[in-house]
Amino acid sequence: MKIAFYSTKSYDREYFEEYLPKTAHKITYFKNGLELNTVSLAAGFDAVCVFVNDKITKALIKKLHEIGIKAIALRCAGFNNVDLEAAKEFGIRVFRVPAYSPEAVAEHTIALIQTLNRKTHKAYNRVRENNFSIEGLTGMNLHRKKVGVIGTGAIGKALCRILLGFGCEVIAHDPFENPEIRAMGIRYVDLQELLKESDIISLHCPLTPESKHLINQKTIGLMKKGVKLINTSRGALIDTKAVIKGLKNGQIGFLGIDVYEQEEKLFFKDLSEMVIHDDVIMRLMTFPNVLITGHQAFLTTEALQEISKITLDNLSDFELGKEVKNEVEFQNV
Ligand SMILES: NC(=O)c1ccc[n+]([C@@H]2O[C@H](COP(=O)([O-])OP(=O)(O)OC[C@H]3O[C@@H](n4cnc5c(N)ncnc54)[C@H](O)[C@@H]3O)[C@@H](O)[C@H]2O)c1
Repeated sequence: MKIAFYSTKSYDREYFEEYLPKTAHKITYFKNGLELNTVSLAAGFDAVCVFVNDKITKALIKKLHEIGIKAIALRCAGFNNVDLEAAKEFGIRVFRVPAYSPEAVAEHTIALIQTLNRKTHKAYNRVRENNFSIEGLTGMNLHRKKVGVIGTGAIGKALCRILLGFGCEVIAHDPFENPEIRAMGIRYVDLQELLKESDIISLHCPLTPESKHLINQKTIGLMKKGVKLINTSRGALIDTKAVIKGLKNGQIGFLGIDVYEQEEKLFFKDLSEMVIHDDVIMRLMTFPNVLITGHQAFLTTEALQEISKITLDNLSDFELGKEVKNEVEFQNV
């Protein structure tokens, strides 16, 4: 298939080029994201390949259909950025990479928790300035802390395994309970109980109309004073303004995020010479107990190898008329 590859970064190209010779596909890489003013680049191609912040709206899907695009290959797990109803209407198939490396995201979650907890980011800067004082760097043991995991799919499960290794007591919430999680000795509880009991809460559910702003002023109010909050899932699971209030009044002890509701205007770009107009993220960045990474939880060698393989295999199966097991369909949502 001829694939128009949007939002290309050097690491995408490196790993897709590695797997490409094992397929019959041809890729043309574009740095641009897929939007109405770049969609014409895909004329003459069979499929587009896009990432998390390419917003695939109905208007865009109509244009893709008009220029003959048959498939949208998401090189990510989440698919909240695609209007699946419109894709169905215009007969464009949508594929994704459901679980390329759950460990990559779970391990980054631990990196966020432990950086904020043990303040290694501050220690790094201090020591570089010959400041060997450890005042103000006190953390807590993870051992015996209660961690609430919201969403126990592939990533949530990988995180549960790691947390048990630290000696944490893990509780979980998911509308679909997984017997494997229970077999690990983890208790499923309702959302309220998880919010009330957890010392640390980590989000691993997809963004859907139901889960949007799952963390809001009301749910933050139910949490323990000083709760530690981590989101490596999707930005809009959190009402950021409510979280800022919680950080200001000490209800939230620390916040680690790899995703942000308005991230598509910021993330994956070098804006170091620009004035940032998003006052919400700028406020977040002023807190000493907030750590933001720019949607890099997936970024490991192993994950990138899997992403390129599964994305291209999805398109191979589609081209050969086989069932594509990683298809996302409107009625399944
Ligand atoms: N930061 C990153 O780099 C990165 C990378 C990959 C995935 N993600 C995000 O992580 C999310 C989880 O990925 P996954 O592979 O574990 O997905 P998954 O589909 O394997 O698991 C998601 C789980 O969430 C549960 N769920 C759905 N709605 C829920 C709700 N309202 N409350 C609690 N649980 C709910 C589902 O039942 C399922 O068990 C993805 O949706 C994606 O948004 C982020």
